[in-house]
Amino acid sequence: MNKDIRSKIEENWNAEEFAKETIEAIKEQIGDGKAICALSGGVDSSVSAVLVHKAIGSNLTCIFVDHGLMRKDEGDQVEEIFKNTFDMNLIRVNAQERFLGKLAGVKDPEQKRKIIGEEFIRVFEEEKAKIGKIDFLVQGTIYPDIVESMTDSGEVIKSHHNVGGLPEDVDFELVEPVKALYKYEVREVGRVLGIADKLVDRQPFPGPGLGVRVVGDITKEKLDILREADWIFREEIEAAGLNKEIWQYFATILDIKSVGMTNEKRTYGYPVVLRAIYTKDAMTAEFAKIPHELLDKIAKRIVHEVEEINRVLYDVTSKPPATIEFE
Ligand SMILES: Nc1ncnc2c1ncn2[C@@H]1O[C@H](COP(=O)(O)OP(=O)(O)OP(=O)(O)O)[C@@H](O)[C@H]1O
Repeated sequence: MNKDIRSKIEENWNAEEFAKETIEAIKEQIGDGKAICALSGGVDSSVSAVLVHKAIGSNLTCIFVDHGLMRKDEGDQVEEIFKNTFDMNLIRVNAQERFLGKLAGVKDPEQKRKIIGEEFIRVFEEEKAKIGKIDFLVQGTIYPDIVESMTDSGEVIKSHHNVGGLPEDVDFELVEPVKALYKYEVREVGRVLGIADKLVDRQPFPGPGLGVRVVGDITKEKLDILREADWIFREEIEAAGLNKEIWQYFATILDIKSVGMTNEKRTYGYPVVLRAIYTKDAMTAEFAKIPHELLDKIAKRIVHEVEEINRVLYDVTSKPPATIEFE
C-alpha cells in the first residue's frame, strides 16, 4: 500500500494539482465533521493544516503550544501567519511557565525530552477537551515517516520521537494529507498554498525546541540569551546567502561560564557554540566551511550585542561521532 501511494505521486507530480485534488478528497473524508491539528509551525503540520483549512474552514481548530522553547519571535510569527493571513481557528497556548516550571533544575537530556513530551501531550489534551467533540485528527505525517515506521498500513500515528507523541485515540479518524510526499514536495505544496517562504523554507527544528540547545538546566535567562545569539547567527548566514547550501545553522548555550574582558573590566559570561552543517539526509553530516571573516563578524556581533556572552565557539565536528544537536 505504501508503494501505491507513492507511485501515484511519481507518475505525474504537479504540486498545484496535488493541492486541488487533496482539498477535494479532504472535503469528502471530513464532510461536516470537526477536526483538530497540533500545529508546530514546522513545514509538515503547517502544510497539512492549510490543506485541511481550505477544505473545511472553521471546522478545523489548530493548537499551537508555545512552550517557551521557540526561537526569537517564532510564536508571534506562527500566530501572524495562520491567524491573520489564513484566518484559521488557531489556539495559541501560552504554556511557557508550565514547561519551565517542570524543567527547573533538570540537567539530564533524556529527562528533559521526556518532560517536554509529556507536558506537550497534557496541554494538548486539555485544549482538546475544551473544544468538545472532535471527529478527525490532522497529522503532518510525511512519506519518510511511514517508511521509518516499518508498517504497511500507512495508518500509524506518527511516532513523534521528538515531542513524545500524541496519544492513540480510538475516537479519532486520522487525516494525513501529505503522507505520500517527501519534504521537498511538501514545501512545493506549501508555496502553491501561499504559505510564507520563511515558513516553507524553515530549517529543521527539533520538537523540544531550544530545550535541547540549552546544555544542562534550562532557565528563562539562558533561553533569552540563546535566542538573541541564535538570531544574529541566522541573520548573518542568510545575509551572506549561505542559507541555501547549509542544511542547519543554530546556536547552543553551554552550561559553564568563563572569564572575559570588556572595556577593561572582567566579565564572567556564557559561551555559545555555533553549529552549521551540510548533509543530505541528516544521518551523517559535515560541519559547514563558513569563511573565517564571516565567523569573525558573527562572533563580534554576538559578544557586542548580547552582553551575557563573552565567548563564541564554532563546532568543527562531523556526524558521526558528534550528533547535529548537542542533546
Ligand atoms: N509546539 C507545538 N505545538 C503544537 N504541535 C506541535 C508542537 N511541536 C510539535 N507538534 C506536533 O508534533 C508533530 C511532530 O513534531 P516534530 O517536532 O517531530 O516535527 P516534524 O516531524 O518536523 O513536523 P513539523 O514539520 O510539522 O514540525 C508536529 O507535526 C506537530 O503536529
